[in-house]
Amino acid sequence: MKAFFVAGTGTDLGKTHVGCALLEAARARGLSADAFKPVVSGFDPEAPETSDPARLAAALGRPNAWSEVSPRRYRAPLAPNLAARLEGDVLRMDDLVGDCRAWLAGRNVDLALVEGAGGVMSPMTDDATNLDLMSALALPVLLVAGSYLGTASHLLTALEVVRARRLTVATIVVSESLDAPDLDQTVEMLRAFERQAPIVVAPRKGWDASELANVLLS
Ligand SMILES: Nc1ncnc2c1ncn2[C@@H]1O[C@H](COP(=O)(O)OP(=O)(O)OP(=O)(O)O)[C@@H](O)[C@H]1O
Ligand SMILES: C[C@H](N)[C@H](N)CCCCCC(=O)O
Ligand SMILES: [Mg+2]
Repeated sequence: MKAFFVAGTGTDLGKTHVGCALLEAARARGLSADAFKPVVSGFDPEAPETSDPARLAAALGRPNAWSEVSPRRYRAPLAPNLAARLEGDVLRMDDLVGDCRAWLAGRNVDLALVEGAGGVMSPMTDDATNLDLMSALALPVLLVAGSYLGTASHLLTALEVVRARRLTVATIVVSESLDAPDLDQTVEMLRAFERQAPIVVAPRKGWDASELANVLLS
């Protein structure tokens, strides 16, 4: 089994988009796959279909499996700890780590993805961030960045802190943002500063994850 933690340099940049495309590409080449998002905020129980867990479940070919993909679901579109508090819950990192470790131990698939919530240093609990969860799991990281003006600092900062925890960045995906500068020019700039991990580019139109699957799965 190949397992990756799908992290972002921020929120709303393409973690789920890229994760779903990778799951579909893996399945298209006959591989088995599964996905887990330990906590989701901004989840509308009356309209689950647009949520991260529903999108991941659909990419797995199991559209009704969203509650298994994300067992902890909160309504408010806020950091998970804040969204949970509004519903009377207190999230604890030990519990989130335990959920992920149990889920990983129970997987018998070729590809397993764990998606965080927000960006690398986004809080997941009142005293711990995505990075703390990533450190505990020690999975290779699939790091998703946008292509907006400012992404270079966000990406290079994320790379610094992830590597400072001795985590491996398996691949970086630059997922094209809306209203962003020229994509090729942005990626060329990023490649001048990041020489270790491969950088895969995900344009908004006509992208499938076959190149990403080749990099990660072959
Ligand atoms: N390369 C892309 N092409 C087309 N749409 C994209 C691309 N990247 C992101 N999007 C769109 O941008 C929106 C945000 O992406 P996504 O939901 O994957 O973000 P996220 O990083 O998973 O956010 P969160 O932190 O909430 O989990 C979605 O509507 C997604 O479809
Ligand atoms: C609701 C949103 N789409 C994400 N799921 C949560 C983003 C939390 C961001 C916290 C922060 O970094 O300020
Ligand atoms: Mg997401």
